[in-house]
Amino acid sequence: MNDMRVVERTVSNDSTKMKAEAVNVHYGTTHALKDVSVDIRERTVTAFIGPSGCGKSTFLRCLNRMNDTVASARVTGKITLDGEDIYAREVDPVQLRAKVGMVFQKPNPFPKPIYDNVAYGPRIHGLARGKAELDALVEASLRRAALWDEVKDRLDSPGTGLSGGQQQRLCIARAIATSPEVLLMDEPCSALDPIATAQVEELIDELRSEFSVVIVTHSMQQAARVSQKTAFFHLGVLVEFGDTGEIFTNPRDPRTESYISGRIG
Ligand SMILES: Nc1ncnc2c1ncn2[C@@H]1O[C@H](COP(=O)(O)OP(=O)(O)OP(=O)(O)O)[C@@H](O)[C@H]1O
Repeated sequence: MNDMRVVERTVSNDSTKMKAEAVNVHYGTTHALKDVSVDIRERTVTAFIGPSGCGKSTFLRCLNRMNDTVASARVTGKITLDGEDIYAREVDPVQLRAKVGMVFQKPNPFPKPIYDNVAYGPRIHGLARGKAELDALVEASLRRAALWDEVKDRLDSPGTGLSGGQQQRLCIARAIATSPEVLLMDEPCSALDPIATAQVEELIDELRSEFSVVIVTHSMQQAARVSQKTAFFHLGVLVEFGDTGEIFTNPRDPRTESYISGRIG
């Protein structure tokens, strides 16, 4: 039984979910991201690490076209999701973001009841027929975000009244309620205390059985704990990409070695 699971996991991890080829981003005259090519695999946690300003968040935002909302940003190159070009003219960015969800650094629940925070996406995308189906979807999403037991008796209370860690798990529930295929997380624990961080990290590991997760983190310990693949960025360049264990124990590039040993950053 266990052997079969291992085989199944290996196969799924080998398939590419998103592929970026020669991606460049300019903000006005600033060349923030230079020729980045990388494969994001199915059911794998990929960590983006690197010193401040190296382009991690910029690249993360390319993966669900969040940079479309930045007037000065110009993105070139190609990014595909299951082989489909996400920048193709016919792709609706709102639909794309339902498939490639995002969780931000600072928990940002809507100033609405907990229930409505989670029901928001399914409502706008018409994912539930009727109240009973929506109730079930809200419950399932809160359960998957490991928050249901803490909020089930106060679904009508505002999401903004929860603790920071609970708010972040609510934002994760909101993101997974539209059944995304990829979940992007931009330093999701940086505003959380160690206990809440541990809960979110545990959750990330569970989400990996269903989604590809891409996480930007400043914490190398966190990257080592939660990810299977790591990409190291420096000055807008993807310096090294590989198995997390290899990157941390046997980096090929001296810049990666300097960063993980604390000499740059
Ligand atoms: N909206 C923007 N307008 C102009 N320049 C920007 C914008 N966003 C990012 N940049 C610039 O692009 C470069 C990459 O920034 P980005 O935020 O992607 O780096 P990062 O690695 O995520 O940094 P941090 O770890 O500090 O969040 C930086 O030089 C930054 O100043």
